Amino acid sequence: MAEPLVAIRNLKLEAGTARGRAAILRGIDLEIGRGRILGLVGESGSGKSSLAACLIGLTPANTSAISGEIRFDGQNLVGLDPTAFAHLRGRRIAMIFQDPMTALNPLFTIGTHLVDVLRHRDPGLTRAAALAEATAMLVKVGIADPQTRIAAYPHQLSGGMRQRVMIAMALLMRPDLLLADEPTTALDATVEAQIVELLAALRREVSGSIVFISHHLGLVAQLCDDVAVMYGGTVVETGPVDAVLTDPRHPYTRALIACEIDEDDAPGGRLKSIPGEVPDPVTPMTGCIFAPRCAHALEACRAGVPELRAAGDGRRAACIRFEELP
Ligand SMILES: Nc1ncnc2c1ncn2[C@@H]1O[C@H](COP(=O)(O)OP(=O)(O)OP(=O)(O)O)[C@@H](O)[C@H]1O
Repeated sequence: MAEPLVAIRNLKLEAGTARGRAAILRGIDLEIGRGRILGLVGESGSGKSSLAACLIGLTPANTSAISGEIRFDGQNLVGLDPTAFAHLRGRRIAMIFQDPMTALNPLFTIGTHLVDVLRHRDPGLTRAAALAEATAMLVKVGIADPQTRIAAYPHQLSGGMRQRVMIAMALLMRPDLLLADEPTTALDATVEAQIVELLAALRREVSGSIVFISHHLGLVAQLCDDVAVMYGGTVVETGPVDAVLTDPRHPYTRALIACEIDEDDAPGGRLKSIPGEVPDPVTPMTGCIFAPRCAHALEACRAGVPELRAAGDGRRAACIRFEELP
């Protein structure tokens, strides 16, 4: 297999909190293939955004202890000095956030945002050439009347349109790695579907890899090639999206899929949730982190932390019992 764009090995991230040291990422092992879209799924608090923060070098100030390895095209990002990371950011690694307003400056027009990105990428570009490229990109992301929109300020656009602008900015950067952290969560269902369709249609515009973070397994199935299921700061199952979502091996993946099927059956109804609590990052992990909520857990599951093991069809699952499960 070709060398992955990103290879993450035993990545750990800790934070100092009032209740003691919190283990936010507890030893992540994961690969992001070149030109592939990886979906990151898991309940709230499983560590998806923290993993993205490590990939783009924007971990919060209290999360000092980071260890392990993130090989990005051969270069280890763990311990990389902030100037070198800033150079990668916006050139080779870009991010689309959940709320575009946090990333757009209310004082600048859409045109200024897009031209800034282009000049960052290509300092020799004239303003006229940059504006022409920016306008063409607005058309590609489905913004009607781009000449007017380019002169507009962020608050003059709808939420869906602002997210399209964010996607345009990310595409203009031509990053090798694009991180999209729940880019559709703040939008209503119709606009969400349109944005996911847009991302799927724009695949060929992105030669690099994409990490798509979502709570919604249906969207991941629609858009992604691969998926990594996160739980309590670990990856419990990963592999090609079809294999993992149609025949999951890890009991947590199965529980997550069962919840989503229930949600689809009862729109607007009460959501089924997995019984038990999400693990507390301050509590040390002994054994499998899902064992306290797992219907299949045995004493052996609590004795040691299970590693990700090959589970057929390109999947890997961190469960000592997956072969025995029905
Ligand atoms: N800077 C921090 N200090 C202390 N705890 C943190 C910090 N950042 C994250 N956490 C904790 O780490 C865990 C993982 O958080 P993270 O935001 O990465 O999860 P997530 O899967 O992205 O959740 P969501 O889907 O809600 O965005 C949570 O328990 C969170 O409270």
